[in-house]
Amino acid sequence: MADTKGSFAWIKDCGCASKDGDEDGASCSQESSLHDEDLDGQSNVDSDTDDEERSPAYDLRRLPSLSVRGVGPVPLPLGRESAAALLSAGSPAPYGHGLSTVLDPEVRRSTQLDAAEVDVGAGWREEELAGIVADACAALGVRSPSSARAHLYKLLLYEPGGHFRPHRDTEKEPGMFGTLVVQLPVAGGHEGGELRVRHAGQVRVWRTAAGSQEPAALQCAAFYADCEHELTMITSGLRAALVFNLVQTGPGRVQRPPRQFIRAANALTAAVRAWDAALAVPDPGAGSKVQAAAVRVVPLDHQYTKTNLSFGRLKGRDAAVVSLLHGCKELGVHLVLVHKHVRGNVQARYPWDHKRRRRCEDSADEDDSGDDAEMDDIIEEEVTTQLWLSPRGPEDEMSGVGIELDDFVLDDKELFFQDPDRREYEGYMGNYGPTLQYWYYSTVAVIWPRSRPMAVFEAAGFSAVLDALEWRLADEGRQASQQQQGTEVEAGARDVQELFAALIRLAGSGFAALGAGQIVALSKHVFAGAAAFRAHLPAFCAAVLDRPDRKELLLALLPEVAVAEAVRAGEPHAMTLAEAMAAQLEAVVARGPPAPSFEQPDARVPGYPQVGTSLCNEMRMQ
Ligand SMILES: O=C(O)CCC(=O)C(=O)O
Ligand SMILES: [Fe+2]
Repeated sequence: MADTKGSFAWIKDCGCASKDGDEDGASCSQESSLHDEDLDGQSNVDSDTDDEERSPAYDLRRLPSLSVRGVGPVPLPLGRESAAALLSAGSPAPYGHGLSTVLDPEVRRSTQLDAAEVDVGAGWREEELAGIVADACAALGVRSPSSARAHLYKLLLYEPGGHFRPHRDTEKEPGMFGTLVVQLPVAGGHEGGELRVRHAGQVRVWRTAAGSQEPAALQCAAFYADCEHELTMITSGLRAALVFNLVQTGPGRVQRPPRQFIRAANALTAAVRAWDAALAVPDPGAGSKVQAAAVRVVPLDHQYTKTNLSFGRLKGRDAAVVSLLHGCKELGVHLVLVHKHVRGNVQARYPWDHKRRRRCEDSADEDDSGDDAEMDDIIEEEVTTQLWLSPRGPEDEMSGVGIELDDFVLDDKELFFQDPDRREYEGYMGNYGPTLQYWYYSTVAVIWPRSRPMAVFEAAGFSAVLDALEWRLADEGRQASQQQQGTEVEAGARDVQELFAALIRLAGSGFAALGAGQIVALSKHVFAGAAAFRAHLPAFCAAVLDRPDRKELLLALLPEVAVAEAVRAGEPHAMTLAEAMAAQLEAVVARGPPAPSFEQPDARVPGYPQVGTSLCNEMRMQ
C-alpha cells in the first residue's frame, strides 16, 4: 500500500555515520534524526520511514552551483566570507499576517534573499532537484508526481537566535501544495534548530543540526503547506536553506481508485446499496432527521482553499479516499470547504481583573496582546460552507444551501480540531470587555446515494428544497427560451419532480406539517405546476381547510395568482377554498357591522395638548 499512504511531512537526512553521546540524546544517524512525536511530546520512530532511510542519501547528490546576484559564485560548503557577503546582501525576512507582511523578530528571525537573486544552476535544478522532488512526492503520497515541480522561493540564513514560530505556509502561486526545504552545508554547521511539522495530532521533527557539518550533505524536508510548522531557535553557527514552493502544474485529473482498493471499492458499493435500501423503507422509529438523512460527511485530513481545492489535487490520504468515493458509481460526491466562526467573551482569569483593566488603559506598555486569553462564553457561532465542488467544477447553486454539515459527519467524528486555525483578540474597548474570535477551517467530502440526487437539499430542510425547486423552475424557463436539447430538458424535469417529492417527504405527515409561509409558497406549484404536482391538489386543499390557522391561510392564499386563476376557472378544489372563505365572510356579516371607533391613542397635537388628550380618549359612536 506504499503508494496509497500519504505522509504529511517527509524528511531526508544526510546519512552520515552515527555518533554517540549527542547532547540531546539524538545521534546524527538516519534512525535518530527523524522522529514522530505524539502531541504529548512522546517520541516514537515511525516505522513507515524505513524505506526512505534505506534509499540513497543526498550526500551522493551533487551540491547546487550557487551564485547570488551582487555576490557572485558561492562555493559550498558555505564558508565564513561568503556567509558574511550573503548576510549583507539579504534583508530581514517578514511573515504573512492577514493580508499584509510584517517584520517581527519575535515571530521570525532570519535573513532572506529572493529567488530572483539566487541561481542554483540549471544542471542541478534539472537533475538533482527533480530527483529530490520525485522522492518527496512519493513519500507525501502525491498522486501525479510527474506534474510536480519545485520553484525556488527564498534562500534563508539563520544566525544564532534565528527561528520561525509555528505557522502555515500560504499558497504563493497557483497549484502550490507544499514546501520543500533543502538545507545547504555550512562550514562548522550549526546547533539547535528543530523543524517541527504538525498535522492531525502528530508531530514530525527534524533535528536540522544533525549532520549540518557534513561538507557534502544536503538534507531536505517537504511538507504539505497547510501543516503547521516551526523552526526552533538556532543556538550557534549558521544555517542556510533553500526554500522551494512545491507546485502541481497543469490541470489535476480526477483520480481513479488505486488497484489495491478493489476490495474496499466492492465493500463500499455494497454498503451504499444497503444504505439506499434502508432509506427507502420509512422507519418511524429512526427518530432523528440525521439518522434518516441520505447525506454523510467524510472529513478530509488536509485543509484546502477556494483556489487549490480540486478533485485532481488532493493531498496524501485524501486523494486515495476521495478517489474511492468518486469511483463508486452508486455515490454522488462533492468536496466542500466548511468554516466555523466563534465569537466569545474572554475568560476573566484574575479576581483583580478590573484592576488589570484599569492598568491596561493607563499604560501603553501593559501587555493586552491576549496571547494567553481563553474564551469563556460564546456570543455567537456560525458554521458556513464556502465552496461546493463537484467533479465538473464549482456548484454555485449549492453555496447558499444552509445545511448544518456538522450534523452529518460519518462516525460522529469531529469536523473541527479543538484548536482554532486562526484567532483574533480584541482588548478592552470603552465599556466592553475583551473578546476573542476563533476561525476553524475544514474540508470534507459530502456523499449521498446517487439515486437521491436532491439528498443534500432535503437534508438542509424544507426551505432549501423549495428554493432549489424555484431555481430549477426558473432555469427550465431559461433553457426553454434558449431551445435546449431534449435530454437536458428531461434531466431538468426529473430534478424538479425529485425536488417536489422531497418536499412532500419533508412535510412528513403531509401538508398539515408545513408552516403558513411554506403552504403559500407551494400553492403555485400545486395549482399551476406540472401534472405530478397537481396530483397533490386534493390533499393540499384538504390540509388547508383542516388547519387551525385556516382563516389567515385563506386570506393569504386566495389572492395568489395561481389560486385566483383556478377559482376563476371553477377548478373544484380551488372552489372549496373560495367557498370556505365565503362562509367565513358570511359569519362576519351576520354579526352585523362593527362599532366604529375613533380612538387615537398616540395622538399628539403640538400647541393644543387638550385636543391631543381628547383624541386619545375612547370615542365610540353608539
Ligand atoms: O527554514 C526552514 O526550515 C523552514 C522555513 C519556513 O517554514 C518558511 O520559510 O516558511
Ligand atoms: Fe514555513
